[in-house]
Order: sequence, then structure tokens, then C-alpha cells
Amino acid sequence: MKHIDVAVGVVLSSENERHNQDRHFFICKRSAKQHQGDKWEFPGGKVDAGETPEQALARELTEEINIDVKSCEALMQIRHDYVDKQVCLHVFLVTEFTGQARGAEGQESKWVSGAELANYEFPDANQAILHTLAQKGLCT
Ligand SMILES: Nc1nc2c([nH]c(=O)n2[C@H]2C[C@H](O)[C@@H](COP(=O)(O)OP(=O)(O)OP(=O)(O)O)O2)c(=O)[nH]1
Ligand SMILES: [Mg+2]
Repeated sequence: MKHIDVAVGVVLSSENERHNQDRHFFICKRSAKQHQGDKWEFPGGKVDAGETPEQALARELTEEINIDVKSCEALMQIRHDYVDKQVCLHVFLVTEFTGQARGAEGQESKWVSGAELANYEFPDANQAILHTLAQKGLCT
């Protein structure tokens, strides 16, 4: 089966808020023709040959959502088997960036609160991300 490494950025709003619970997350909608199409995602993409996951993260977030990552931390790695593809997601928490996040490839995108994340359909592999964010008190 096809195996791919993917860099994924959980981008947190940089507003100077007092409570973690108030922080917002930037999410994008995958296009209908992509793998796991029409689902929402944390922006990111495939790690190219010769790239580290962190380098891929910076490149993909510039391409897809127009930001420059200034600070990030590794959150977790998730291996997941879809019927047609095996993915390893290298998930980072992006805590500082410059630029205005937007769907730079024409995709639908939005900032949502931690509580609102539950209202969006993500690929199955993302359950573990939402669980970890909840454990860290970043979403409910
Ligand atoms: N970006 C992203 N990908 C995810 C998430 N959850 C999840 O299972 N995936 C899977 C779906 C895809 O199989 C893979 C991402 O690959 P991709 O095809 O979007 O990579 P890419 O951005 O390089 O896309 P492309 O230019 O080839 O269309 O990871 C997520 O939250 N964000
Ligand atoms: Mg992508």
C-alpha cells in the first residue's frame, strides 16, 4: 500500500488571550477530488524527499495558508491506515507566525474555537489529534 509522510500544522491564533480555551484554530476544507475529500483538515501536506517534517510544515503552510512559521513544537505522530493509503502524520503546534492566514489555494478556510472543532468532519486519523488537544486543555 502507498505510504506517505505528512506534515500537519495545528495553527493557534496569536491573539493575546488569557485562557487557552479561548484560542482559535485555523482549519481548511479539502477539495472534493483530494484523498479524504470534502473533509476539514489542519493545513499541511506531503514531506518531500530530502526534507524534514518541520521543513515541509513551513513550506506547506506558506503555500497553503500564506503564513511564515516562527515557532512550533512537535505535538505527536499518528500512523493511520486508510483503505487506499497509509499515512504518518507529523503533527506540530504552530504557536507563532507572521502573515494573515487565508486559504491561499482557493480552499475554504476559517478560524474556529476549540469547542467548535467538534462540529467539523475531519479524516479519521485526526481523532487522536483532537483527543490530545483536549488533554492539553486547548479544546473541549
Ligand atoms: N493536511 C492534512 N492532511 C491530513 C490530515 N488528516 C489526514 O488524515 N490527512 C491525510 C490526508 C492525505 O492523505 C494526506 C495529506 O496529503 P495531501 O494530499 O493533502 O498532501 P499535499 O498538501 O502535498 O497535497 P497535494 O498537493 O498532493 O494535493 O494526509 C490533516 O489534518 N491535514
Ligand atoms: Mg495539503
